[in-house]
Amino acid sequence: MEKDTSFLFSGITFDRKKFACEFARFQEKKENDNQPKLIENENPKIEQVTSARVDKKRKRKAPLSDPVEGFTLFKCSKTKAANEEPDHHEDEILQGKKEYHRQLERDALFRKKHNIHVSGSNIPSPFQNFAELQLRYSCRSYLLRNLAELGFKEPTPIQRQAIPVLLSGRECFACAPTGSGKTFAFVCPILMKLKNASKDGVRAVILCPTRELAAQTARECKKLIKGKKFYIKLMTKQLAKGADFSKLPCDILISTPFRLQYAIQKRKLDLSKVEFLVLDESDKLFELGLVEQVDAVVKACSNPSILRSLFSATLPDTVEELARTIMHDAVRVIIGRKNSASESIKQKLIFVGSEEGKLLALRQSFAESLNPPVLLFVQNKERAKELYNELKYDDIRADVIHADLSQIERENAVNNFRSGKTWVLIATDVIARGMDFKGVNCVINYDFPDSAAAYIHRIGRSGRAGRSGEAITLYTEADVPFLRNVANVMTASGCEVPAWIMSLQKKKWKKHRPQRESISTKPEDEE
Ligand SMILES: Nc1ncnc2c1ncn2[C@@H]1O[C@H](COP(=O)(O)OP(=O)(O)OP(=O)(O)O)[C@@H](O)[C@H]1O
Repeated sequence: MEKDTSFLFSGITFDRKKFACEFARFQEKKENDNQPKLIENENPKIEQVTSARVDKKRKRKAPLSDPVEGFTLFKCSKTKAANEEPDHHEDEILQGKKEYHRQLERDALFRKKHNIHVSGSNIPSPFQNFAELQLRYSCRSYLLRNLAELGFKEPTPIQRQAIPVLLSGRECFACAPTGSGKTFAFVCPILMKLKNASKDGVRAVILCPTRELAAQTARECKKLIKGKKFYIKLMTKQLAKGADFSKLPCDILISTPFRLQYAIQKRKLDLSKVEFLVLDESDKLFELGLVEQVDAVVKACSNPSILRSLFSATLPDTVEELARTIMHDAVRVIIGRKNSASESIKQKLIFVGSEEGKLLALRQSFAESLNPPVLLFVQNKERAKELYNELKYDDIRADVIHADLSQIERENAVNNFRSGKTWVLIATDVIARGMDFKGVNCVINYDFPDSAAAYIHRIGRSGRAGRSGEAITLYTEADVPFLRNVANVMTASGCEVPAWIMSLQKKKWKKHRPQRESISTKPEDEE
């Protein structure tokens, strides 16, 4: 993609003139502020203006008067009364300075405890529990009630940090392990900021790389708004082809880039009022083939005060660099080690010699212990069909999902697997990212994944939300040169790997997609 022709690469500037009145209002508020100190500013525009202003101030001379989110002493402190003693004022400054540093220390300790790594300026304090969301940010009771109903007792580390970042009007790029609650980390601030339903056009867009993930995200959003009116729409084929968006109330629109780009072009969907844009599985969205469509969406979301955020379990440096060019004063939040697998998954490598050996090993493993639900990943849709034909007559309730199936067939495959009707689901990478199947006990990489990122996402379908899981990766002679890349991910998440594998040369990994023999146990003349 050409740097200078793409909107994604263009710099974003803040329109100070446009928000001058909000800024003035904020200054007034600051002086008359009698609010409890923990309650945060609700308006992202105001927050942005103040942080821009504060940056300037800091350069001049007064570092300690910077408002630090989570610590609002200076933000709320009154201006000095004319008859006040100068000594008293100096005492106040000293006290404030001490408290400021104490708060920074508390934040640092808390982040260390939860493995939260941040970079950026004026980073908001992480929050400790959901009650604090109400205290600090006036979170509405419907949301807290729904969280309790969903069984969310404690925020996860990514939620503790990313939610305050977004609520304070800062852009964010976040990398946290699979199954660690990233969806709620971006949906919660959107719901809190939107406050109420509106018929004034689309206000938030969530982009997901696959239809299945978009549908799942829409379903999760709906669970979170139970008891509260909001218009949440999933961009379906019908909607993209036939809807009159000017008459369709929509607060949050969830879509794949392809369908959204189509609707923008053909249905003249207006995204100029969008206040929040989330790129979920952002590294996938930045891959060739999708990035052009994402670019069109980013361009259509032309509101200058839009907040963009990027979330994924894998965040390559190239994507980070690209993200920096489109984001404004973003905060970077990394949980644990960047690009690592969830530590609750027991990972194993099994050598099967050749392609023939895979089916034998699989059948043997199922005969010894089949602990459903099991997800089986293969390299492409042809192999998915072949493996399904092999396993469908075995007594293991297998099903298959790949891109050649109709939308309804894909939905049925997912639903049957979710409900337990299917025990073993054979899949291509189409469901490797983001899909949240509760309690997948084992992921089997029947075919070796084509990248370390694909490995992390595939095995991340198990071991979610703190549960334990298992991942088995079968490999043949053809995969040996690529073993080290997966082995590195395994050791980084605490799994043991034989020393000979760790001594292999690290391959500069493009996509490892070898030509594989077809999957069949039938003699050739029978086929
Ligand atoms: N605070 C919480 N407490 C308990 N469960 C939670 C919490 N937050 C999210 N969950 C649950 O954890 C599961 C995984 O969450 P989610 O799908 O958002 O993970 P993710 O980080 O987006 O994973 P992936 O990288 O695979 O997309 C979901 O079932 C979700 O309901």
